[in-house]
Amino acid sequence: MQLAQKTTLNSLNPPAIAIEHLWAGYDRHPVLEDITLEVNPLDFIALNGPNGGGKTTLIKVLLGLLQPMQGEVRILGRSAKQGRRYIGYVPQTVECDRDFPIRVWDVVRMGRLAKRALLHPYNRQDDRIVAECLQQVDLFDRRDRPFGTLSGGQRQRVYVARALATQPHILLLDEPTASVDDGGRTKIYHLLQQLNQSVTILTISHDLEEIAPYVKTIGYLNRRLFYDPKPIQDPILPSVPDANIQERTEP
Ligand SMILES: Nc1ncnc2c1ncn2[C@@H]1O[C@H](COP(=O)(O)OP(=O)(O)OP(=O)(O)O)[C@@H](O)[C@H]1O
Repeated sequence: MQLAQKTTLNSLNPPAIAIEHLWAGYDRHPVLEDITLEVNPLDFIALNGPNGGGKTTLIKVLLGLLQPMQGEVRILGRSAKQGRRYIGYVPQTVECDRDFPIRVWDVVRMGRLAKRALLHPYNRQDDRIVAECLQQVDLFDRRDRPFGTLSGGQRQRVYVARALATQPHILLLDEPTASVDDGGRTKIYHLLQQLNQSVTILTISHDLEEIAPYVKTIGYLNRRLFYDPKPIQDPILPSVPDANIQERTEP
């Protein structure tokens, strides 16, 4: 009886992200080994790890772009493919053509594309949501500026606004502050902290010491995941096992 009740409650309130014994990789070589992680609503988790540790691979699995070799991933109780629509994704900064004639407004409005039937025009509701998202990232007054004329930090905030325009339950960010200057980084951390009042956040970060004061929990990913779900008391980083001494194992 108790078990049945628990099952019902869990299916009504599933974790934002549930990863169980996940193995994933390429050409049958695992890059992620036995990852288990539960991300609960309104968590704010930063994941750090060395180059090639598997951070982007984990994001690909969460977005349903890479099939697990073993294990399971659920997004709000659904498969990764079905849960994809609940995730607002902010990719790692890619160099864009700074002369490409696209306005800030149009970049953010792209976030509405998935909500439109093919070839259907944007409507007033889209415009209202785009305006709200630009206000949230404090760039509404730059809405008509060519995207390429913004600073690195401002461009990154535009990408956050584009992700918000999908009206996500979960924000997934891949190194949102890479190639952003000090002031720009602080502004992004503050922004994420504010957004975390209503959205669950999982972010990859190279600047773990810098982001630690803003997030609730941190983890370290190097093929395996080292994660302490207890909230950080002070921003001193936990010691992590020496990643290089781990043995490689096949699933
Ligand atoms: N499409 C692919 N095909 C084969 N191997 C890949 C592919 N993508 C990534 N890898 C390999 O998987 C491993 C993990 O890569 P991944 O990009 O997930 O690491 P990362 O932690 O995001 O690294 P970085 O911090 O440098 O972005 C690396 O050894 C990489 O070479």
